[in-house]
Amino acid sequence: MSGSTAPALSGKGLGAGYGGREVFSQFDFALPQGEVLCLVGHNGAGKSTLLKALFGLHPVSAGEIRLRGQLLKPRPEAMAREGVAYVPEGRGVFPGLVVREIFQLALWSAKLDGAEAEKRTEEVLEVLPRIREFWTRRAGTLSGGQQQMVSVGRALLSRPSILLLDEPSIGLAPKTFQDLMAPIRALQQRLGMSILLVEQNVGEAFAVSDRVAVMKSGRMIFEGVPDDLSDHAKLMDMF
Ligand SMILES: Nc1ncnc2c1ncn2[C@@H]1O[C@H](COP(=O)(O)OP(=O)(O)OP(=O)(O)O)[C@@H](O)[C@H]1O
Repeated sequence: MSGSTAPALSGKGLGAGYGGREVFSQFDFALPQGEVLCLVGHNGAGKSTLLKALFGLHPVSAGEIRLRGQLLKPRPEAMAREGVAYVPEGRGVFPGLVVREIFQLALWSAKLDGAEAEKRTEEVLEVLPRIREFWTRRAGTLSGGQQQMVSVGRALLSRPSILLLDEPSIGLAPKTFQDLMAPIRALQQRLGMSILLVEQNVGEAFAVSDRVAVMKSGRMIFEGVPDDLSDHAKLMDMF
């Protein structure tokens, strides 16, 4: 598959696991170009493993992964160069660094400096302006929501075309999660970014998603649009 109809990121016949125990096998998956796909599923369904496998942080034992239709063996540095950013579960920011330094470090590792680095920083601060309020604070002293904002902001510095977000709502009040996701959704719609959003917090997550997929015990048991699952009981049955 190639050209504009190809999914942003896809996998076919994927297998992955830990120490000989399979988490999923023969797993097919596609993140459509320019959409937000929310992947939900019970604890241990394999969502984080899938995200790590797609970014090259966890090996696949079988199957193929394609980026914009091109077959590849994902590796984190190569994926980052190709415009894919991954925000892991948990806050993942260095607690001893001030927010400004966290951004500087990310810019440095992306080999961005001078005027370009300043431009990128300004762009992100326009999307997530609240980061300015704690720009000179140590990350370890920030609230969970503030740290999550820094973590996502850092990922946006590379102007990713594909964003992999692993449970950004963890530890956040619904309103804080909405405050984080609303500007990301606006940016995604403006730039045509493709986002794979792994979430348990279905209410708020569905509100910012174009599509929904439900994963259960390593299998995709449902794919559709959020309205298909507006009936909460139906979703709970699937879980
Ligand atoms: N590092 C690891 N070593 C061994 N087993 C692991 C490891 N990480 C995950 N697992 C196991 O793999 C399975 C899938 O885990 P994964 O984290 O992908 O699920 P998940 O759907 O993201 O769950 P959650 O919603 O709780 O984050 C689980 O049974 C988990 O215990």
